[in-house]
Amino acid sequence: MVSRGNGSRLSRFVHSFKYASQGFCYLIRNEQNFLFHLIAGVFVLTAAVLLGFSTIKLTILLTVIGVMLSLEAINTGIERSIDLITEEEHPIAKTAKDVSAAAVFLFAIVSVIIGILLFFEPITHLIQS
Ligand SMILES: Nc1ncnc2c1ncn2[C@@H]1O[C@H](COP(=O)(O)OP(=O)(O)OP(=O)(O)O)[C@@H](O)[C@H]1O
Repeated sequence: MVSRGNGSRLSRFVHSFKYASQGFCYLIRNEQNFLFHLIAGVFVLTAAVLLGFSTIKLTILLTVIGVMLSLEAINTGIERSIDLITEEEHPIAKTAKDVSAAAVFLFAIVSVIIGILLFFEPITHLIQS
């Protein structure tokens, strides 16, 4: 069992930061989808900076990337929790995993639409110039 550190507020804050970092490392090492979205996010953000996006457009982009990665992380947490509860095939386990995956899928579609809206004009402008 891992010690959860029940000292001062500062020590609890440091511990929660440490556990969150461990979760982040787990996602990078074990979840291909998370790694893909992280790399895609860095790529898209770099492209946006190079295209001279305004602060408001960069803020929208950062929010979309942050929410996408957070949803991936929550989805993995739900999947692992269900695996802990049952290793058997169960219709409710299936529904829980499918619905959790649907949340990621829905936001992925929204992200692509927002991406098109943000990048369409600067890219057509770049092609025409
Ligand atoms: N215990 C279960 N009972 C019934 N169906 C399940 C169960 N576990 C998984 N499934 C079905 O298999 C699908 C894939 O589940 P799985 O746990 O392999 O997730 P995944 O999407 O492959 O993600 P990861 O690769 O991160 O594990 C689920 O969406 C669900 O439909």
